Amino acid sequence: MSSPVPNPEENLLNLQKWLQQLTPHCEVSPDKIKVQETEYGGKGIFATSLIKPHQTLLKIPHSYLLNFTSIVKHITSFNDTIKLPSTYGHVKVTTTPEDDITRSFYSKLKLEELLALTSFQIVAMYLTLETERAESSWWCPFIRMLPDSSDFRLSPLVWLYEEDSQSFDKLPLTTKAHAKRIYSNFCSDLGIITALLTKYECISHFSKDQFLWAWMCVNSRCLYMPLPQAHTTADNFTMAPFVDFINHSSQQQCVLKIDRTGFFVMSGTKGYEQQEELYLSYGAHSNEFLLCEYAFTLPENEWNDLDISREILALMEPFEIEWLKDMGYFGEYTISHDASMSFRTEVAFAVLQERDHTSGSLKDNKRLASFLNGGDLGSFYKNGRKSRIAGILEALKEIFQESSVLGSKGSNERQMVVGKLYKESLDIIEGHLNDL
Ligand SMILES: C[S@@+](CC[C@H](N)C(=O)[O-])C[C@H]1O[C@@H](n2cnc3c(N)ncnc32)[C@H](O)[C@@H]1O
Repeated sequence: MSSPVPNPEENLLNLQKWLQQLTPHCEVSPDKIKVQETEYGGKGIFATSLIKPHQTLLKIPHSYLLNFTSIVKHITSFNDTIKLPSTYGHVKVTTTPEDDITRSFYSKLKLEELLALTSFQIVAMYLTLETERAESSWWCPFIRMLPDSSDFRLSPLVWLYEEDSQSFDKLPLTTKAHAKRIYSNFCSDLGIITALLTKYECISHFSKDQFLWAWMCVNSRCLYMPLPQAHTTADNFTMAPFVDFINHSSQQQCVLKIDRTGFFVMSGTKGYEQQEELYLSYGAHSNEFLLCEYAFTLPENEWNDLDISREILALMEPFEIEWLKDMGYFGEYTISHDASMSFRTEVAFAVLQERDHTSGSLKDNKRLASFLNGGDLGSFYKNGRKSRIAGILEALKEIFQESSVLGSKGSNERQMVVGKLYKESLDIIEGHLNDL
């Protein structure tokens, strides 16, 4: 996988200069924030002085946001026959004079073809092609600050792509299932973009490795933003220069705001001390999720959970599964970090407990119906499920203990992260067993 050229300091200065090119320009407060290398690797944004709560720290106008709208505007600017509606008026386009095969591709694309793509497909395709154009691309200063492909080395999607089955096969089953889902989305996007480029004879300039890099950049740096071109809610996102330097924490966070003029970052309710790192919450995500989607894990994560759907469903009779499906409680049975379990999991155990009182049907079971409706049966079902949950957790503990040695001394980086996932699951299991 190739990726943008190094020289970090120069690239950062170029980005800052570029952000001032258009009017209205970006507003980055150097007296409040700066980009700096973090202790745990990669860049982050830090406070240069004391920051009070509710202060505007960054403003990025729409023309600097890379998303469905701005890309359609840029690509169609090479095709004189396309007239865009006024919904694109807030995005300014500056074109560079160089002629190349990519520009010729852009000039042939029909508006319907662009609008039929998903946000993910159009942004990953555009980023791939513009990276290839290097300095000919107006977006070059932004692209040069994107992460190197090696920053995604811990992503299980990359392990699949590289056919590193040695690492991939050792992952917990639920992590493998998550990574395979994302990989299948990636392959489907790759297929659609390859077909489009082949149709217009631009495929010689397209690298699959570069598309993977672009796809991972989009996946790990996109920010929610409603867009008029969206077919589904998944299309509502943008990439935002500078904002995308903010790392994740579920603790104290910045606040994002979007209006007609652009994308804003503000300090939250607490403000920041000088030299403190600013964070955003990417969501209430477990380490398994963060690894699959963002290629990193947190040292401590209160959102870690353990999915025991497979183990619970293996104990179910077909009529019980049918009932769970009918009631909307089929699957996603998790137990969490703080020794609690989700209500879905409680319902699944309650179904198993009712087995002795049913004759092949749960339709007329009043106690279960009352439990679903909020009836006070928590302690009744809690006592009744103890031996079943202990059986499941003891069996998992044995399997996980064997796999957690992967994270021991002398393991490579990928094995270390696999071992960490197993250790965290073991902690959850121990917490629950102690609580029984
Ligand atoms: C939106 S970017 C944040 C900026 C990024 N650190 C950089 O150098 O450009 C998201 C990526 O940053 C890294 N990251 C974010 N939060 C992190 C954290 N709390 N610990 C370690 N890495 C983190 C992950 O590689 C993730 O894919």
